[in-house]
Amino acid sequence: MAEYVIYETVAVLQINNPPLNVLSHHVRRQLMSGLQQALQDTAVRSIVIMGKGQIFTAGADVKEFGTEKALSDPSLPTLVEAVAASNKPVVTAFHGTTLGGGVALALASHYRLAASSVKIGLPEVEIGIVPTCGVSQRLPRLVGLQTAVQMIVSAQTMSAQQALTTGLLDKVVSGDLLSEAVGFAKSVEVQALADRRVGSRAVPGADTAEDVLDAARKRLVRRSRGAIAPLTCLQAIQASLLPFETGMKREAELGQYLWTSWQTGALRYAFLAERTVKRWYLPGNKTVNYRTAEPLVINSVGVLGAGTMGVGITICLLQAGLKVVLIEANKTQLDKAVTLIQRSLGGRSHSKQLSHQAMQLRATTDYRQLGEVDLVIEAVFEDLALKRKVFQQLDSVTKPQAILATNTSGLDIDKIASATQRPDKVIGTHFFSPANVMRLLENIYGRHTSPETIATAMQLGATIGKVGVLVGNCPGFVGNRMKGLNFTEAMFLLEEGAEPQDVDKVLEEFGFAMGPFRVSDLAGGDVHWRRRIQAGLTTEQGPPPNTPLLYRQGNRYCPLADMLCMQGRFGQKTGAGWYRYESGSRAALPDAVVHRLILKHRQDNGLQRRNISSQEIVERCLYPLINEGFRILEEGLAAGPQDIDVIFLLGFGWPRHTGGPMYYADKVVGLGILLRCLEKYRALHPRSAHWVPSSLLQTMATQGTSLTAWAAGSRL
Ligand SMILES: CC/C=C\CC(=O)SCCNC(=O)CCNC(=O)[C@H](O)C(C)(C)COP(=O)(O)OP(=O)(O)OC[C@H]1O[C@@H](n2cnc3c(N)ncnc32)[C@H](O)[C@@H]1OP(=O)(O)O
Repeated sequence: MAEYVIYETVAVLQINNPPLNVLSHHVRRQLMSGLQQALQDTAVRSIVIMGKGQIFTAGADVKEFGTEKALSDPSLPTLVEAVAASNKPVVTAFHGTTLGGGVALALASHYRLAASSVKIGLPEVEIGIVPTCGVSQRLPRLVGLQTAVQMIVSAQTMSAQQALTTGLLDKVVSGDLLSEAVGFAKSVEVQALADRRVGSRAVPGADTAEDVLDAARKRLVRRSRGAIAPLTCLQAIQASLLPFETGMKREAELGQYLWTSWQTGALRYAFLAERTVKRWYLPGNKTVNYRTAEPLVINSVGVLGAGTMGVGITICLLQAGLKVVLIEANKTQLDKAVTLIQRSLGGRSHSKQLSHQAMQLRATTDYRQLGEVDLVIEAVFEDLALKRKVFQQLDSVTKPQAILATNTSGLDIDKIASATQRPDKVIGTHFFSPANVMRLLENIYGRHTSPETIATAMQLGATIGKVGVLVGNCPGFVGNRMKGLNFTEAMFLLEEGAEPQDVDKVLEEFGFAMGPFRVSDLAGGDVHWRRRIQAGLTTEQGPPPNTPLLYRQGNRYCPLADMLCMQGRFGQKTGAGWYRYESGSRAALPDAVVHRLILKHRQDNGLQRRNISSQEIVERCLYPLINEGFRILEEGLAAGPQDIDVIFLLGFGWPRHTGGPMYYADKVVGLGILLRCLEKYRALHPRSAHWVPSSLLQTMATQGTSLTAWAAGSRL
């Protein structure tokens, strides 16, 4: 609700809708009625709008979007325009965080005040909408085009000081916000309002407007990769150069265009899915969940292994204020790691705080130093025998109640746990590289993992600023199990006529930051080659004896990646992989050597080259992965499609504007079309088991059930 209090001649309207003061329908109604009351009351000469609690407001109520409430009177635009039309001065005073609709209210007000710690932002583009309610028209008039573009299109927040410098704020206050705002309101009661109405001003620097907009457009065309919101927002900003009323009409049209686009739905889904997965439960036993399981308190963490992953994990633990004991048998490697960690922690602006964080690190070669830690994250080489040996040692040196986590990207958690006397305290915590940057933490429970251990790993993820997704134990878990099929099909496309750059280009146009071959070169082809060798699919010298070149373990197999690795072409780190790299450069250049290798492979094996359409590339690379997602749901390895989608959005660069693989299948492709497509490719490629449609998909497609509706019904 919104509260109405009078301080002499000042009416204060305070939003009170905990926890985030979102501008839900009941809040808007009360704000509107407070505004009208203040306008009618002759004793009131000025009005202050502020928020109670932790923040001013997180903006419009995203959960109301798509429901009748979003449009019910007063809608947010109606409320904002009522503020703008006020004939008594309105002062908006914000604290904490002020987002979206909150900024709209402020821009429509005559004055803006903020506490010095405030963060101001326009996250609309991230949920695929235009900042309407006059934001795209008033903001450029107040702060200029350059800053408006920066705020609206980047969705980055601004500090109070920056907002003051750009002219967004009139004053930053350090004392009590309420009394400062009331005092300020009184001081402006006699001032004329005409100049204070942002809508009546001209955009400053209009002579350089086209240059600013052109540069922004060029940047966005390069970066948007199929997402329509950023460029549409830019068009709305451009309309601020028109007379205000015309610009407002254009803003509304563009707002409507995005509002009704499927991408908005996908982005809103992604926003909510990231929050939904925090409410975890075991798919096979919903009584074990985030409400029933208590996490252990974790103050200190051991990290075992100071390679790339160990270093990244250590950095994010230290950044979260935890004590870390980093163990590495190789002293040179350990020293190198410490330098990297200290540099990373000290390299930021809040150096005092961060040097304190760096001091929480103890780096040693001695395992016994792990005796007092609450939890250990093992990050040694991806080898089952090695990990089992390490877990045996950890079991003997750590205190009995310590949790033992493994940062494996796909090995069997139960096999690792069985090397210890405490399988209930063993869990997989799969970080993604670079571990201090990527927001995903895939947590894998084994057969014996206790609810308390799961709750602790999920809590640890939140503590270090990651989104934890809980999944069951299977080879590759959820992410790598699904992702592997994408690469498999990408290679088959090479056998049938495509070049690596063709496949990458199509998937980059679809929205991925990098296509599968560029990703492989970045990650290092040898990583997966070792895995294929371990799985008995190939050897360092070529196919295992008596094995056909194009079939392994009953399935179609493409040996091209193995051939590259046998030539020492592991990707960027060796200067050559699917592409070639000139020294010191990361630019992937098509390579005639690879072209000839593919050509010869086709000729040697009687493979006919044909033209492959972009649509086929998308279907062949993405649909098997999605089909595997349905299998994962069927097998109860993920609680719902949101969990799978979040894994792909945060761990694999899946384009956010499509919502993630499962949302994309359900809402964009359509389950019926997906099923028919899988059946078509299954008939064409009978030796690839991944084209066999999952029975869950078959049932849903035949019954016309929506996956998202099905998931919403089953979610805790
Ligand atoms: C017509 C167009 C007009 C106006 C434009 C807008 O205002 S659009 C909305 C713009 N605002 C946003 O996009 C809000 C984004 N929210 C955030 O960035 C974070 O939630 C925030 C405010 C920084 C707080 O982060 P924190 O980590 O503290 O909390 P968390 O994100 O987990 O959220 C807690 C619960 O609040 C729900 N929530 C957050 N924002 C909104 C919102 N705007 N509307 C509705 N609900 C919101 C969030 O989903 C969490 O609830 P849960 O039940 O756990 O899902």
